[in-house]
Amino acid sequence: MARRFEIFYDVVSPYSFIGFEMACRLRDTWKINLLLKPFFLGGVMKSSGNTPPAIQCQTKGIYMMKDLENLSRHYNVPVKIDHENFAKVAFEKTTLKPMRYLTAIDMAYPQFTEELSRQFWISFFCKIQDITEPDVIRETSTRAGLNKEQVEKAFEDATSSETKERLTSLTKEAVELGAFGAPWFVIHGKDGKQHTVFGSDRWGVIADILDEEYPGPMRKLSKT
Ligand SMILES: N[C@@H](CCC(=O)N[C@@H](CS)C(=O)NCC(=O)O)C(=O)O
Repeated sequence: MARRFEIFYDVVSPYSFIGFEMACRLRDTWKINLLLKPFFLGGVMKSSGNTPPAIQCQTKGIYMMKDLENLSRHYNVPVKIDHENFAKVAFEKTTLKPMRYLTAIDMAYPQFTEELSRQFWISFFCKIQDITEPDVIRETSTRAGLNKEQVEKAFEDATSSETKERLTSLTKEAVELGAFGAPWFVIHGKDGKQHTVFGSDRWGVIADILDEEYPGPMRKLSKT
């Protein structure tokens, strides 16, 4: 049976985009049962008492821009940060709306969770769009293959208590597992134990946990 391999992520997080794409690329190679767990990073930061590094330390923020440029090239995952749009979405508006919408889709049409997540990141980090805006969410959903009826249902579902509770519950689940940031991986290792890993840059360590070989960044881009 394929080993459970969970990724907790928020579409606000560029490092999660890289971690998500890598996990998708490695899914067949490592024969893992990849479980996508969209959570709310703002809630994780608050509960764990963490502060976004770029806010905590300006020098770190400047470094992260260069780091993401290098990682984007290394993994061939298209990440471009526009400071103004990023600050507006991440810190002023937050990704609560898009994450509730993604959760609603995950509950009603889970077959679209993967592609919708990817398309949210593309809207945010390639097209430099405000992913909290309904029209952007509609356009992003269309690119992910959702039809009008599914989209309108998800907008409605996104405000329901079931959807809100589900997002809160996945966020809590991650916090209880020790999460303080994203991406957050929960891996069922070769030793039969559960391991947690933070970050999109720990593939050698994850390979050891699974007792597999890390094949490198496998730069082929997933469907975009
Ligand atoms: N080295 C990690 C960094 C990941 C990272 O900085 N993630 C951000 C969200 S985009 C975060 O959760 N930061 C919290 C922290 O660094 O404490 C990687 O390459 O993935």
